[in-house]
Amino acid sequence: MEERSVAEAETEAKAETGAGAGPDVVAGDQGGPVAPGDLGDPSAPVIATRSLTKRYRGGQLAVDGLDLTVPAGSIFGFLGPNGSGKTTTIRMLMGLIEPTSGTARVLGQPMPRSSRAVLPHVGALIEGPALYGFLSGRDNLLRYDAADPTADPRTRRTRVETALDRVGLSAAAGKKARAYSLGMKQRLGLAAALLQPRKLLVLDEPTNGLDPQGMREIRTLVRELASDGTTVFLSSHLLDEIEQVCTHAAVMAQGRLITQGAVADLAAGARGRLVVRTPDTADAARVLKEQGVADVVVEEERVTGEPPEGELADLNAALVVARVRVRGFGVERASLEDAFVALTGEGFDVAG
Ligand SMILES: Nc1ncnc2c1ncn2[C@@H]1O[C@H](COP(=O)(O)OP(=O)(O)OP(=O)(O)O)[C@@H](O)[C@H]1O
Repeated sequence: MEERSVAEAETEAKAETGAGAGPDVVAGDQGGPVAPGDLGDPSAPVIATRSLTKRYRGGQLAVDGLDLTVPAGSIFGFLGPNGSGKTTTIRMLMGLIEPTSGTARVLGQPMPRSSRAVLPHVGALIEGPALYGFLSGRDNLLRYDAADPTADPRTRRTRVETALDRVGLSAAAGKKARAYSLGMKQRLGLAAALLQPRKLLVLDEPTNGLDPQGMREIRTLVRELASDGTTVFLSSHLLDEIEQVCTHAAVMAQGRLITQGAVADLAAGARGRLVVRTPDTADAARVLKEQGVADVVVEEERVTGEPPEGELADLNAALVVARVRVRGFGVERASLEDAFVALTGEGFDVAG
């Protein structure tokens, strides 16, 4: 992580978490004041966009007619290959850039118009945390908290220690941030986002660049953060990660929404794979093809294909009649990856 100037980091930090975003009460939709603790119905979607569209000046259509609904209390995975429009969407949701057309509501309020009322309730970690490498982890948080005019200085130390504890950095809090691993820097960024109670956490590729251990730690942390009811919206280009941690997901490709919903439903929408475990793979593949099974693939000691419409037992009987030694036979649950392939006709094969 490069070190940035104090002024630069402060500007970014404010943009990232809403710290220092000014008074909490602003004119709402109907022109009346909106109290910060009462941003809409608690069961209403935390994020809702309608036909949200961004065309950059160069003409690039980065987000195209997006209708996104993020339920309260969900861990929502915003999934898509690099360049599919995830960061652009997040920047519009956070009021950092204006949409070309369409609307975005966060915590029931229109963005970017209500940024000042909404952002204090949103903790965000976008494109890596802005940290001062020459300060310790603890001092980074103290400074960060001090930049928030709504934060009571008398309770600052307690807030910082609680945040450090929540992300598991208490023991390393005295070390300079420049000596932190990437995973520790991400956790410190999360701690900064957690100094105040938040209704929504927005994390842009929180595990990007981390090793498997670091990724596991962040995933565990995300689950913990969500367990008290905080909605977590996280972007990722890793299907696997979304399946492991998210309750809901939206899939983007080339600026467009392909699908969204509960992860279990998305995967259930795709048909599973027929799997035959056998040492006689060539014979098994031949029999499956004869029986009309499509997309037969031979792997080591197993043959897979599309599940047939008809009776599975008949297929098993045909294998037995052909003297194929069957060790295992069944339909494996579809994954989100299967769903993605079924929806787009392409593999989810992305760079990075
Ligand atoms: N400031 C900009 N000006 C012009 N085009 C841009 C700008 N920012 C992004 N784009 C383009 O918009 C498209 C969507 O980019 P975006 O960064 O939102 O995608 P992403 O899904 O977040 O990908 P990544 O994970 O690589 O950041 C890409 O084609 C990108 O090149």
